[in-house]
Amino acid sequence: MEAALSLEIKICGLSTAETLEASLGAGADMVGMVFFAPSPRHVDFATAATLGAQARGRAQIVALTVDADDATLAAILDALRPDMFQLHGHETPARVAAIRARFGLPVMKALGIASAEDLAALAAYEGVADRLLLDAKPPKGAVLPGGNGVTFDWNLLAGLDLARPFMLSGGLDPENVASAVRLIHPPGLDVSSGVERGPGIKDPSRIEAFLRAARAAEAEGGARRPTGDTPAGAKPTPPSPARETSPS
Ligand SMILES: O=C(O)c1ccccc1N[C@@H]1O[C@H](COP(=O)(O)O)[C@@H](O)[C@H]1O
Repeated sequence: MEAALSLEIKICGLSTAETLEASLGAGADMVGMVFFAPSPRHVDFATAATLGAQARGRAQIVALTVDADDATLAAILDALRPDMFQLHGHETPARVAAIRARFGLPVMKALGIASAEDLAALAAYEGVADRLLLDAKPPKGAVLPGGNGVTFDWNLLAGLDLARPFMLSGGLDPENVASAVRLIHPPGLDVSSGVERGPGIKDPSRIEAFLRAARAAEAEGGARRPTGDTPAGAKPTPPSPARETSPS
């Protein structure tokens, strides 16, 4: 019997019905909508409501925010009705815990990785976030804290043992994703600009190519899902207490 495939793949920054449909049709597990005005992927509330209705029940819907206040999060919740918040700013562990408690949704905290020292920051978030998203740090002077299409040294993650599931992101694309899966065996992947034909313009053929390449690498034995994962659409489970990570 074939082993069940479990690599979770998120296509982020979707802003049109056509590219959302391409992602859902190609088997994305999560679809992300960006609520950050400086981003070329930013969606207004009306568009978010329409896209949310299209995706509901077919994939987990993720609302990406950057240092958003409670009023903004409440408005996003109303419009999109997401399954999860992705916090991609400078949210502290206390702020992550407060958002999770107030809104009753799982939260995924994005953290920039550039060196082994950055892995030390993960411990503080393991106890409060349902998932971690390990992204490249933005280049100097970048307007966006993510979605810049830059990778980091994946070797830094070798041997990483986290209490919560993580998604690998930053500069992934259809050409390099198989290498990432084979090297890191991540439980999840997140991609945005690598499946675009221009800033903010998703390309259905690149979305499909990304999912195909990632799934093929997974089928070769390149991905795993740790225990403690939050199943699709599930209520958030209390994250386990923070514990030390071993970066080596
Ligand atoms: O995509 C954006 O516009 C964005 C804006 C603000 C914060 C994060 C954003 N995207 C996230 O960044 C990473 C990496 O993106 P890329 O694949 O390197 O383009 C990804 O997690 C997106 O969700």
